[in-house]
This record gives sequence, C-alpha cells and structure tokens, in this order.
Amino acid sequence: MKMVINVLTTKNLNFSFGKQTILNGISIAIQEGEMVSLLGPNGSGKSTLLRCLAKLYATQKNEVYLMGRPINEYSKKEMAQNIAFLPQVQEPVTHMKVWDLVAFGRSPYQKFGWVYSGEDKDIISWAMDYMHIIHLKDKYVNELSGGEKQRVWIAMILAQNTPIIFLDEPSTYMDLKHQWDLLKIINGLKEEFNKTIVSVFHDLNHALEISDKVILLKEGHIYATGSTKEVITEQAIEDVYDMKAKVCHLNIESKSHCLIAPLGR
Ligand SMILES: Nc1ncnc2c1ncn2[C@@H]1O[C@H](COP(=O)(O)OP(=O)(O)OP(=O)(O)O)[C@@H](O)[C@H]1O
Repeated sequence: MKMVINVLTTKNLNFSFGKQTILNGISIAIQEGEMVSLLGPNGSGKSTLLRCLAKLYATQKNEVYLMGRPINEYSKKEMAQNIAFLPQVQEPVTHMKVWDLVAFGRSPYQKFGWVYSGEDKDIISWAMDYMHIIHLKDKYVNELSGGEKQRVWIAMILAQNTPIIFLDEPSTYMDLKHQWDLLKIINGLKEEFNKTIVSVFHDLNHALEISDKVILLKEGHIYATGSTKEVITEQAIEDVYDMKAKVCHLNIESKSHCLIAPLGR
C-alpha cells in the first residue's frame, strides 16, 4: 500500500487584506503525488490561497506547513526549490528568447552567476520537449501567440523541477486541443514523476477529468472537499455558483467522463 505523505497542510488559515477577510478557517491536507483542483467563483479566494501556500503572502506561524515544517522557516530559495508557481497573469517579457525564459526556471539552483551546467541544460531541453515548444526555442517571447506563451511559461515552471507545482488557470489562452493536451501533460507529471499538483480551474469539466481531490471555495471558506464525485454535484453548483446545471456521467472509450451542462439559459 502507498504511504500517505502530507506535503502541504494548513490549519485554520485566515487571511485578510486590510479589514477584508479573504480566507476564513481553511484547513486542508495535500498529499504527495496528488492532483488537487481548486475551484470556486471569481473572488472566492483561490489565488490568495495558492499565494499563502507558496509563501508569497505572509501567514501566521502555525497556519501553513510544508513537509510538516512551518513555511515561515523556509528561505525564499528553499521555497523555490520545492514549489513552482504559475500565476494567473504573467509579467510581460520583451527582448527575451523562449530558451532563455525557460532557462530562468533554473534560477533557484544557480550558484555561480548564470552559467548553466549540463544538468541544467538537460532539464531545460526536457521541459521544452515536454511542452512541445522546441520549435519555438529561438523566437522572442513577445512574438508568440497567447497560447504559445502560456506553454512557454509552463515549460519554465517544469524547468524549476520542483516536487510541487501550482498552476493558476493554466489553460487560459489555449485552444480546445491544447487545453486537453495540457490536462494530459498534468496527468503525466503526476503519473510519471509523482509530482504534487495544485491547480485552479474555472472549467469544472477539466477538474473532473484529472483531479484526485477537489477543494471548492465559497466566499473564502471551504464549501466542500473530497473526490470529484463527492464535491462536484448539482447541489454544489447551485449553492456555490448560483447556477442550475445537469451533471451527466458519460462512458467514452471505456473511461468515465463527466459533463456539466447549464440549465434554463
Ligand atoms: N492585492 C489585493 N489587495 C486587496 N484585495 C485583494 C488583492 N488581491 C485579491 N484581493 C481580493 O481578494 C478576494 C479574493 O481574490 P482572489 O484573487 O484570491 O480570488 P479568486 O478566487 O482567485 O478569483 P478569480 O477566479 O477571479 O481569479 C477578492 O475579493 C479580491 O478583490
């Protein structure tokens, strides 16, 4: 039997911006090798929670733990060697070629200036190959389409080669095929490399396709957490998104899929 290791836990995590409470009593446990989807309407606190978990926002000492140790005790470099984070909105990049941006993922490991070791170069090539962007390597990032850029940013995250990956709406800008390719890639990272992945999705069908666990937020608190089947129900969609929907279970190519269709629109 596989041993369960909690890589990230929060205990009654609260977070505010000034007087506005954003997260309220969040207690979660994320296990090694788990694919966790973070769901909830706009403004429910998904990005804020990811940022608290990645130590990009300051939390109290006993609220967030990485491998059982309070994250407050980790240095910035240690955090970057453990968690790679693709934010919702990327910094604009000018005058930088694709290879150089992907290579930037190796920065938490740089010791002597910006000389890349053979190992660095192998990981950079692997990341570009994995994201199918080798053909773009000599192009300037600002000359790429939105979807191509997004794949380059994800390759940079992979080059960081961390055990934990956070993705905030990773399929933004991607066409239908690339969205589903990305889900396959995320699944591959979990299956082949035992990565722990936490991803924000707005498309519930994407979360249904690949998640081991779902955390559904409503107004800064956990409405429900558990398997997709337990959490993504017609009742939950109505309570959280204020939308009536039909959840249909389909069997395609002997694999079980789920599809959500809005009602009365
Ligand atoms: N830097 C900030 N300063 C003040 N308030 C903020 C800041 N960032 C986010 N908020 C507020 O915190 C709340 C939660 O925002 P957050 O970005 O975590 O939501 P989200 O669930 O990720 O939303 P979305 O689906 O729209 O990306 C919102 O009300 C937002 O206005």
